Amino acid sequence: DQAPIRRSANYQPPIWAHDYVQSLTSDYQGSKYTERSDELKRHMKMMLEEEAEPLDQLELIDNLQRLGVSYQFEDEIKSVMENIYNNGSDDKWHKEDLYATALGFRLLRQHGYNVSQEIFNSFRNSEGNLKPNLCEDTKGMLSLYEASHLAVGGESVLEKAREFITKHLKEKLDEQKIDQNLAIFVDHALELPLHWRVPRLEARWFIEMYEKRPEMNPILLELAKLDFNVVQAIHRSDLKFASRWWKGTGLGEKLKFARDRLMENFLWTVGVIFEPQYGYCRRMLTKINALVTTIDDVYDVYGTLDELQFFTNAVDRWDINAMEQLPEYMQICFLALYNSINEMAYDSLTEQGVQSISYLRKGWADLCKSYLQEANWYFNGYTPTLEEYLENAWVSISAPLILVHLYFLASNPITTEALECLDKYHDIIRWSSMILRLADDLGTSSDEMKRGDVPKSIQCYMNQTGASEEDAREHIRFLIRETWKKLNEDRVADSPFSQSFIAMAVNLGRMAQCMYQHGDGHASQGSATKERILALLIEPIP
Ligand SMILES: CC1(C)[C@@H]2CC[C@@]1(C)[C@@H](OP(=O)([O-])OP(=O)([O-])[O-])C2
Ligand SMILES: [Mg+2]
Ligand SMILES: [Mg+2]
Ligand SMILES: [Mg+2]
Repeated sequence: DQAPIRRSANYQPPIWAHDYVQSLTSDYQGSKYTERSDELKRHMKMMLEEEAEPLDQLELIDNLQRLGVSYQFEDEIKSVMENIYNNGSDDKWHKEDLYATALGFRLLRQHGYNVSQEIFNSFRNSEGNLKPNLCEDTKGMLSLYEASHLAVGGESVLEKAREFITKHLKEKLDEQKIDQNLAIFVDHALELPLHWRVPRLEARWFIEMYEKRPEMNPILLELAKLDFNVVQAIHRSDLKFASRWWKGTGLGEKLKFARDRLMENFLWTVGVIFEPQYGYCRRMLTKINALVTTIDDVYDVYGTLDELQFFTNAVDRWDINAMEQLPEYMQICFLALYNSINEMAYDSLTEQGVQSISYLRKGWADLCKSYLQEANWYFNGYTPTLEEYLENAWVSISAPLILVHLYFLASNPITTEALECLDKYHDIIRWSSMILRLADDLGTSSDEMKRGDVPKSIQCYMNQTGASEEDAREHIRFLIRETWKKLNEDRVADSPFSQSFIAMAVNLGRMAQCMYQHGDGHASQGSATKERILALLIEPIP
């Protein structure tokens, strides 16, 4: 029988060579850095405690967060926010100043306090719109724009404000009616609102902005730079470990049709969890990303439908004997997966006394079944409705699998209640996955349609409604905004998951919107991702 016709995505070889990665320096390690950092932290803790004026406290907390060092002051920040929430009603910070009110609203919501959108009523006229005099208050408008992205479903005051301010600030920016320093922040916010940004990337950008501010605090600036560089050195050692593992598997050489993107697979993990103590988590998550990327290409690019059926069956059975019926390229893939996941399950069992393999293998089986569903649609030339597609695609984007792994990699203690919520894919997982899927389709579907792949959300919507591609894309961006409202609600609702796990789920969605902001940031090795890798992983802040 003739050789099957196989697609090709024509992925280019990696621009970050293994030897280059291994040559990266690991300075910024050692006691002299940690001693200086501890001294600066002590000073900042005193400042936080001495600060009495609520607005100054809020601005200091916002700066600590944007500079990427708030993780060092969690307890202090928590108690300040608690005081502000409890005394909020009689403090003037939210009476007459839109900037202060919106800052307080954003930080309180971010920290899980359900402050009402009603506190903006004093800034609205009888028709419910923003008072005209506020249109000159660019700083206040920007603050309300950022705050509006903490909205949950049905908060029309915030939704109307977001729409109005987006249009208004775009006009003022185009007419160059905004003072230069503020214009940079307006442009930054309109590109991606702060709530949607990856904390580590925001820190790299904001440190440079903060340095130029006349009122900047030199102690805080030095701490932010030093901490960024010390943590970056830790990320580099995680990267080197992951690169040695990837080279050891030989998957990049043996499966030429698939993406060989170890550096990008590592970059995802820094967006998801940058804190220094989560090195093991980043190393394991990079393995998972690399395996998912490879297996995704087995289904999307190379495998025939029969082969994919056999591979799905083998993963579902999680049985080494199932390999016999696989072609050699799939045997390599299956055994790399089987060995890596079983090793992680071994770590959980010996380190935490937890039996994770049944959850992990179910996650992989669910993922491969969702891949097979898409392959069936593709090979049968079927275009699903948008709903039908998304019901399967929030799983096939691999985020639920990633989050199941993250739960075991980064949660202590593991609770049976949480495990049940993992099994049923709690809404937090669903909304984070949906954002990743929608952002991915916006960034990758053009290339995917060119080489041949299942119709994605954009194509399904166009087929279902007759909409143009641009209107379909706008609809997908609308769905991302709506999904964030659900995520905002569920991230603060009661859940069996820890705050750090929820933060990782939210950061996974943020990392997707960043990765696909300018097209396919994962595979195409374009300038956006290259600059981010240099800024986050290679070049220390001077
Ligand atoms: C890590 C990932 C988000 C996951 C595996 C590689 C990705 C970058 C993406 O790749 P893609 O081919 O775009 O996924 P899909 O469209 O085939 O689901 C899906
Ligand atoms: Mg794919
Ligand atoms: Mg796929
Ligand atoms: Mg895609």
